[in-house]
Amino acid sequence: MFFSFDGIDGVGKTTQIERFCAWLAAQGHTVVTCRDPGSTPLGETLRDVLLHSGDDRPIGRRAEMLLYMAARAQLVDDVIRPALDAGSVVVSDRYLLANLAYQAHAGGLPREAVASVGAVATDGVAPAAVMLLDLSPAAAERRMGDERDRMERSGAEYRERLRQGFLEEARKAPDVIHVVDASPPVDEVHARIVEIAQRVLDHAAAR
Ligand SMILES: Nc1ncnc2c1ncn2[C@@H]1O[C@H](COP(=O)(O)OP(=O)(O)OP(=O)(O)O)[C@@H](O)[C@H]1O
Ligand SMILES: Cc1cn([C@H]2C[C@H](O)[C@@H](COP(=O)(O)O)O2)c(=O)[nH]c1=O
Repeated sequence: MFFSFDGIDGVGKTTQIERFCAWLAAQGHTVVTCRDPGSTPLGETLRDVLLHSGDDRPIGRRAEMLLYMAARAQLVDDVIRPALDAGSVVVSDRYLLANLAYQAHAGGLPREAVASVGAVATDGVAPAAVMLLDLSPAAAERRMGDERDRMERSGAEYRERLRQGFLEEARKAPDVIHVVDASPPVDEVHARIVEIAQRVLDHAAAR
């Protein structure tokens, strides 16, 4: 079983993933967590390039998209597929949906082209459920710290396109992408995520 969490920056993914993994472990599951980009030596190097490059190392949109994809390809081969093969539950902090929202919907690359590269990068490994945490960009920004990485410095218009892009993708795949209102207190958001996950796990067990 493979779950991923996504949403605009500052929405509360890290907080919810921690709570969710503790819940899964308490249910007796072996849990493997990872972050995209990251969780492999190559992925962490690319993460650093993507998030911390300055003006002296400009990254164009296509290159940006491909670097995220390369990190994900390595993540699938080294972490996600082996964990799924071993029977673990995998929980990823972001996955392919982020590429579609950030680099296509908000960044302006053709959505279908990004999806095609995504098919190569993921080699068909896809989450059974994506928890899309949804919050207004203004509220998410209030939750963000003062230090901003390269992606977090994108402007308000970009962030609004991003949110709308995520929601559009959710409308296209409502069985997989679950929109979770991230504005209530942490416990309430967690309870909603557990409710969705329980349904997904029960459905998988019944097959
Ligand atoms: N439901 C919530 N209500 C109020 N504050 C929250 C809630 N969820 C998380 N926070 C707070 O918002 C801040 C950002 O949360 P968190 O780091 O989990 O977000 P994130 O989406 O992982 O951010 P990023 O993608 O930038 O790493 C933290 O200070 C966290 O305590
Ligand atoms: C996977 C992926 C991520 N991004 C962006 C989203 C965030 O701004 C950063 C990752 O940081 P986080 O703290 O792990 O959320 O990268 C992206 O633009 N495209 C992607 O495919």
